[in-house]
Amino acid sequence: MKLAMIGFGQAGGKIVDRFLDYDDRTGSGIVRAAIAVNSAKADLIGLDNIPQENRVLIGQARVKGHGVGADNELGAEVAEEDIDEVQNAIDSIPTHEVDAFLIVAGMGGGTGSGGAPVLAKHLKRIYTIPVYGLGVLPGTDEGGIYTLNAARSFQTFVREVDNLLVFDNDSWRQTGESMEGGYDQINEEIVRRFGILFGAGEVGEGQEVAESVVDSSEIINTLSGGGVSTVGFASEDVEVNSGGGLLSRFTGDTGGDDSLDAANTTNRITSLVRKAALGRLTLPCEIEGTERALLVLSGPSEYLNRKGIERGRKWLEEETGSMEVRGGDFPRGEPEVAAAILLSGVTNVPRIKRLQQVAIEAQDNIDDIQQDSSENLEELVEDDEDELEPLF
Ligand SMILES: Nc1nc2c(ncn2[C@@H]2O[C@H](COP(=O)(O)OP(=O)(O)OP(=O)(O)O)[C@@H](O)[C@H]2O)c(=O)[nH]1
Repeated sequence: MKLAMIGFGQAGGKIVDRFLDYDDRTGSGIVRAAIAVNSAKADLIGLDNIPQENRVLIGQARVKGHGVGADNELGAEVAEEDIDEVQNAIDSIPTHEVDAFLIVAGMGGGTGSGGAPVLAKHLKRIYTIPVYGLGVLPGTDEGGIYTLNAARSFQTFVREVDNLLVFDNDSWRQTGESMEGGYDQINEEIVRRFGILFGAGEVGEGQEVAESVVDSSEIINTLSGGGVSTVGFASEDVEVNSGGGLLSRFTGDTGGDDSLDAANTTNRITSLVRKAALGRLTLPCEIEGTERALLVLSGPSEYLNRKGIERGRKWLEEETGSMEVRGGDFPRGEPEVAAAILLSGVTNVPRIKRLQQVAIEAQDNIDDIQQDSSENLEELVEDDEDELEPLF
């Protein structure tokens, strides 16, 4: 699947930058275009791979290149004011070669959290291809303002995009390690998981064609219907057998005891699928009740078989209760077999429930403050009237 990626804010820019690096390393070819948008000049300068001409500084008239300082309302305002600057950069993308937009942003800060939903709304008005979001939730130890920003922005972002893929920093923090120290690893985890999912079906020159291909339309269909998505992943190191290839998969010629090898391959796949779905998800949740799912099995072709994927798919249907579970393989020359599972339209997500609660409480507080201040105002007016009375 070919994506036009737009990294909004610092986290968004760094993750898109890392996707370009992943593309380079693996030859995946998923990033057709990469743009970074920020209100802080220093964050744009710090990027390594996104071309200079695709780095867009917004809000210069308001914040002079210094960022919006976690004020996501200001982030939304500067995005709206300078949306033409962002559009100019997007105009240079051959959008007819792109299957979807992916807007990546940290939900806890100001620029990305405020601006990403504004951009999503703008793109959906102009283009017919899907607009997806990849939203990063802040760690709960980052402080109230980050949680509040995320609570507010999350609701708007889900509404504006065709599907919101979520990564929760909080559940990926290494114990005893600061977030800053852990971002490198976290970002690698993000690009690996989403890279395999979006990379399935992108066959480069000289690469093998999958036995049961996952093409862009299957990814789009899994994401259609909106809502929130999470991704599970599990992998196992294997040896790459240079003698095995596409042919060996059809003939069953894997150089050893054929029936045993086929059974091993199937068992390895089914256990990887279970580990991926029941292990750490990008956004932890109950998988039961998931609306749609997509299973991608990647690895050297001699380690992939249709039977294993079929079994994995059936198991996922039972566990999620969904009748819409798609699956396929993604042959790659890497010395590992990996299962990546996209769970789309998840409903039972404790973290989101907590965020919604925060948003409701914040709204109640705002209402109380407004109520108080209007009562104060009335009292003031009354006081003023009392004071003014003797004059007339
Ligand atoms: N996964 C990941 N999360 C990050 C990274 N950098 C920052 N974050 C998260 O993103 C949130 C802050 O968003 P940023 O992107 O830094 O902020 P911004 O959008 O640039 O907004 P301002 O700095 O307020 O103008 C924090 O809550 C962090 O949890 C990163 O490299 N990777």
